[in-house]
Amino acid sequence: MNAVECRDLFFNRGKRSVLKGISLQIAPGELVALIGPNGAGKSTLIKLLLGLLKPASGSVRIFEKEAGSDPLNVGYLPENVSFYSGMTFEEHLSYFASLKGVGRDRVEELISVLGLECVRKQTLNRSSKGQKQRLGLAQAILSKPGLLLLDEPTVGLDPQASAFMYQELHRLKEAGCAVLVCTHELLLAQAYMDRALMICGGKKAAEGTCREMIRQSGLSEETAEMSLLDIYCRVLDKENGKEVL
Ligand SMILES: Nc1ncnc2c1ncn2[C@@H]1O[C@H](COP(=O)(O)OP(=O)(O)OP(=O)(O)O)[C@@H](O)[C@H]1O
Repeated sequence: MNAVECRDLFFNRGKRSVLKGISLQIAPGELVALIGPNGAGKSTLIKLLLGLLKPASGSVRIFEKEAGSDPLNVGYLPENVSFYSGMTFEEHLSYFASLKGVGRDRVEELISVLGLECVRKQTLNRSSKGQKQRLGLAQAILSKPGLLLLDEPTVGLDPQASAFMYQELHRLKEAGCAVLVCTHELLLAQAYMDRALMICGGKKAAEGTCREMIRQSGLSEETAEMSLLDIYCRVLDKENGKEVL
């Protein structure tokens, strides 16, 4: 059973077509990067997977159920997470655990695994961006979801904190969690994710491993060792009608 099964998704904002026929499958334990230029429709796709937006046409199934019908099985870390700044890390995580019906053991496990022990009694208004992102990730995976959706989770993080975030995704992969990360950090996406879906103007521009994306996009065979960043730039040029070698 796939964690995500989207078929031919269309979504409009007023008269503007934002997603134009996106299909995507993600199996349990797969790490997929969602990439594309600003305004391509990445966050919109994530909101459709969460069931927060409904498609104009096409279908979105999460573990074979309608999107949004099983929220505890889908973790979400939004682009701009809001925290109760007067709470400590421990209070914050415990509060969300109680909302989700998650026990004390899991709170302690996440404090330990995500390296939050040293800040557990610290209030959030005295913490760094990296510490808060760890807390955001902890909140997103409190209920041990089968699918995790992250919207630009490493913006503003230093390289070590970013790498930590992606290493955590590998731990989740080993536990069978499917992960979709919307990101502009193509070096990290190439280093840590299994494959990428690139969307451009609401349409799929390329998908797969670097090699698969090169083949699908009709880029030259000589470019077989290109980085994800190179591929991204070439695919964008092609989409914009520029000549591509
Ligand atoms: N609440 C909204 N109301 C109207 N239009 C919106 C809204 N949110 C997004 N859009 C439009 O939908 C399109 C897709 O936006 P979306 O946020 O999905 O892009 P994105 O790929 O996530 O971009 P970015 O990389 O900048 O975060 C854009 O043209 C954007 O202007």
